[in-house]
Amino acid sequence: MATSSLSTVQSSFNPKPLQPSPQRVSPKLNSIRIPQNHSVHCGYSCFEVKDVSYRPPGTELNLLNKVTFSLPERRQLFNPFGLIFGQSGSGKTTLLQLLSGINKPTSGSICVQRYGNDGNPDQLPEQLSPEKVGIVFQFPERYFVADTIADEVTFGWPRRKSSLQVREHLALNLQRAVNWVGLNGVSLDKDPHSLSGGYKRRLALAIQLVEVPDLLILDEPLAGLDWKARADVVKLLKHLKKELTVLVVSHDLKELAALVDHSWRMEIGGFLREELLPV
Ligand SMILES: Nc1ncnc2c1ncn2[C@@H]1O[C@H](COP(=O)(O)OP(=O)(O)OP(=O)(O)O)[C@@H](O)[C@H]1O
Repeated sequence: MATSSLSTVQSSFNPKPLQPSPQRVSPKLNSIRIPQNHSVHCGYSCFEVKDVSYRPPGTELNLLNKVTFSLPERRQLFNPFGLIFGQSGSGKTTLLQLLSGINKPTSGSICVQRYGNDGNPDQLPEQLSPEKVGIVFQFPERYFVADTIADEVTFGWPRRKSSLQVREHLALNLQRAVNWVGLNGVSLDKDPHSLSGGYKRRLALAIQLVEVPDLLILDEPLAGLDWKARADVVKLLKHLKKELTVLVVSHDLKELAALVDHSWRMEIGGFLREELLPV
């Protein structure tokens, strides 16, 4: 993706709230999803984790033990924000790795279940596809590889053989994500490493928002930031909550408490239970 084509898009783009696009482009597939005719859906969906255990291959150690929880999927008027807290080494990141498809549970299921108006499941649960999950791991800026913001975001996108149409969609999606996280005032030619701590986190989020995920997961989004950047990221998360279902793992309970609708404590040994935040 040439930076010049992105700059062209940037100048003509009007900032607006991000809506999940029915024609999200998958760089992985190098193809465009054609908009479907929208049918009217009643009811709601939930991300459901049921009896998930995880034992790393070749070990006898259960890092997660029958973890079960559910988080309602984004709805028009309300987007749930979940927070998992607990002692270091209890298994929180391990759980996120399963949710994002990096590892597979040893047993149990991670699904999306649709419910009808009567509160009963109206179809079989669907396995949660990793493509529908955006994840920002701890200290994402440590993994920046490119010399410009544009290259950092478009890293891994199709460079050749993709049609102009695909590239235009990617550029629009990029610009939309950049606007959404408030990076639109920053030149896409800028070196990502020269950004402030808070803006680096914004960039890491923008990368995940190019294709609007159904579930956005953040591992310790405030870790390692100074007070100003922390406040900046909290404000951004409040903004994201208006549009997406967000699941966060964090030790920073006080700062995030106002955003949280559901919370769980992870106990050593990988035991999860629903618990109000102790703040
Ligand atoms: N592949 C592995 N093999 C064996 N043990 C592992 C493996 N991966 C992680 N662990 C161990 O599993 C436990 C849970 O790790 P995890 O990173 O999920 O904890 P956490 O709750 O996220 O901790 P923190 O809050 O410090 O980030 C830790 O004791 C860790 O050392």
